[in-house]
Amino acid sequence: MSVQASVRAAGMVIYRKTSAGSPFEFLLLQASYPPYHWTPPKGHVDPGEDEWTAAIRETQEEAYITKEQLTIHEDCHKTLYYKVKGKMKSVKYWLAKLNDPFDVTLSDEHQNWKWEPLEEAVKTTVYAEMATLLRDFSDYLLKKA
Ligand SMILES: Nc1ncnc2c1ncn2[C@H]1C[C@H](O)[C@@H](COP(=O)(O)OP(=O)(O)OP(=O)(O)O)O1
Ligand SMILES: [Mg+2]
Repeated sequence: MSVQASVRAAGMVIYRKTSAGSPFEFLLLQASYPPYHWTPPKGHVDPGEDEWTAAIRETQEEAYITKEQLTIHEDCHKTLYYKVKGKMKSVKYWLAKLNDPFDVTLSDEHQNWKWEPLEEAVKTTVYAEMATLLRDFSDYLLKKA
């Protein structure tokens, strides 16, 4: 879609490899304000900034995970579109692997975090478009494996 949304945001769908059960888990952060929703780390693109730079910056600001700790799958990305307070918002997410175990630290914007396998993450994130994104990213990883 080539729609220019009036609010642009970007982030990283971060996963880690797990030893048992599901092959990987996704990192979700819970907003510290209503509706206390869960999303991967992401946030608004600053004026003059591009989505890629914003996704990396927001991941560092919200989860204290730096670009150096990640292997970003540059070719695996998807943009969600949804309305917030009547304005169309776009959020471009890339898929990124957390290279080594790391304790997430949160900013004031979030009150909790968790790592969840696909089906749990789909339930936690609630929104249908996010479910499709997580399934697509998961398929990408399974094909790569
Ligand atoms: N994928 C989605 N589809 C529809 N609505 C969503 C989706 N994700 C979040 N929302 C809702 C939850 C909130 O009521 C509202 C704004 O949430 P969100 O886009 O996460 O922005 P935010 O202002 O909380 O954070 P940020 O600054 O990180 O963009 O939209
Ligand atoms: Mg944010």
